[in-house]
Amino acid sequence: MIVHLEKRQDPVDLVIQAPPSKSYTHRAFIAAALADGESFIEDPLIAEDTLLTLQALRTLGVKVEEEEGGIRIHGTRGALRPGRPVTIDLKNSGTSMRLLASVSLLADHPVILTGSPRMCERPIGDLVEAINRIGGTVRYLGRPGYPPIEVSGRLLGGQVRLPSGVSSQFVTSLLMTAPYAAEPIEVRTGENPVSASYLGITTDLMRNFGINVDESKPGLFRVPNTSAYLSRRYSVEGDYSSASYFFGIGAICGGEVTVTNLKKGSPQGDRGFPAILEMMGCRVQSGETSVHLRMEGPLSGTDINMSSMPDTVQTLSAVAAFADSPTEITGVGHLRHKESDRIEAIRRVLTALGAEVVASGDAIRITSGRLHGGVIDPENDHRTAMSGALLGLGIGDVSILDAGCVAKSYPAFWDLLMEAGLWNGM
Ligand SMILES: O=C(O)C1=C[C@@H](OP(=O)(O)O)[C@@H](O)[C@H](O)C1
Ligand SMILES: C=C(OP(=O)(O)O)C(=O)O
Repeated sequence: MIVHLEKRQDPVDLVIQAPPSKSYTHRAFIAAALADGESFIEDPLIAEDTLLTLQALRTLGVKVEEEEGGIRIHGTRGALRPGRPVTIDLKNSGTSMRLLASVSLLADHPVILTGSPRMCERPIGDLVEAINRIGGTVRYLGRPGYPPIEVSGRLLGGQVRLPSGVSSQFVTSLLMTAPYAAEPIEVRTGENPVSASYLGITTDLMRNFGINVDESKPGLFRVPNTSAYLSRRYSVEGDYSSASYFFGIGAICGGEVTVTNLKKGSPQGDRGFPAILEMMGCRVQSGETSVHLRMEGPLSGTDINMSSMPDTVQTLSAVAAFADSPTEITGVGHLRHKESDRIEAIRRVLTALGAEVVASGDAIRITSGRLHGGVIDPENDHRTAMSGALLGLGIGDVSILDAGCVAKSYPAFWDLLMEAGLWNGM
C-alpha cells in the first residue's frame, strides 16, 4: 500500500481517541496468563504485535477466548503446559520476544523463540546471560547474542545484574516472570537505564495484578515470590506514543488537536511528548482523560534528552524539520536496535526531503532546510511510516511506501487520517 499526501493548507481541528496502549496490552496478557484464575482484559490493543503475544501464550498452553469488548484469559498460576517442544515466531515484535524469553522458563517443554530477519539482528544477549544465571538454559540457534533462541531450564531466582544501555525490555522480562521463581529475584540495573519509563509501566501493571515490586533503592528491583498474579478485570489505558502523531500534525499544520482516552498521571514516558511541543511553541492543556494542543505561531527548535521516550523520537524529528531553529535530541543511541536503525532512518528520510540531519553518538541534530516532496520507504518500521505522514502534510507531494506496516501498533492509523480529511485515500 502506498500513501500519497498533499500539503495541508488549512489549520486542523481534530478530535481523536487514542488507541489502547501497546505496552500495557502485552503486559496485561502475560500477567493474566500467569495469574491464579480467570481474567478479562478490557479494550486491549488489537494489532499485529499484541496478537503475536496472545498467540504465543496460546501455543504455550494458555486458554484464551476473544469476546465482545475484550479477551478472556484462563490463568495458569505460572505453570505453562504446551505439552511438547514448541517453536514460536514473534515476527517483528521486540516486546513479545524479550518478555516471552523469561516467561518460556515456566513451560514444561523447551521453547524456541524466533522472529523476522530484523528481529534476528536485535540484541538479546544481556537478557540471555541473566536468564542463565537464575536457572535457565538458553541456547542460541543462530548468531550468539541474537534470536532465535531455545529456552529451557527452571526459574530458580536470586540476584542478577542487567546492563542498562540496550533495552529496558530485558528488565521487564525478568520482573514479570519473577513471582514464580523458587527464590525471590533481585534485579540491579546500571545508572540511568535506557527507556526507564517502561519499567514504571511494568511495575504499575504488576501492582495492578497484585504483585508489589520493591523499588525503594534506586537501580534495584526486588520481586516477592510469595503469590501468583491475581486474576481480575483490567481495562487498558490509551497509548501516548500513538497519540504523538496527532499532536505532531497539530504542531506542523497549526490549529487544534484533542486526543481523548489518555490517562492523566500515566507512567508512560511519552506522556511528556506534548510538553516538548509546548517548549517549541504550542499551547497544551491536560485534562483527566484528554490532552488538548493548540498551535498558532511559528515553531522553534529545542534541546531534549529522549532516553525515556524512544518511541516518539521520530515524531519529534518530523516536527523539528519545520522549526525555525535547530533541535538537538540526545540519549537515543538505543534507537539503533529497534525495528530499524532509527537514527539512520531519521537521517535518511529527513535529508531526502531537504532537512539537515547530523547524527553522532547517541544524539541527532535536525535543522530545517529547503523542504521538498519525495518518497519515504519506512523499511518496515511503523514509526517511520507514521511520522512520514507528518512530513507529507507539512511539505506536500510525499509518498509513503509499504504504509501498511503501521499495523504493528496502529492498524487504524491511515483510516483515521482519511476520516479526518487529511488523506484522500490514494
Ligand atoms: O517495554 C515496552 O513495552 C517497550 C519498551 C521500549 O523498548 P526498549 O526498552 O527496548 O527501548 C519501547 O521502545 C517499545 O516500543 C516498548
Ligand atoms: C520498538 C518498538 O516495539 P518493539 O520493541 O516491541 O518491537 C516500537 O513499537 O516502536
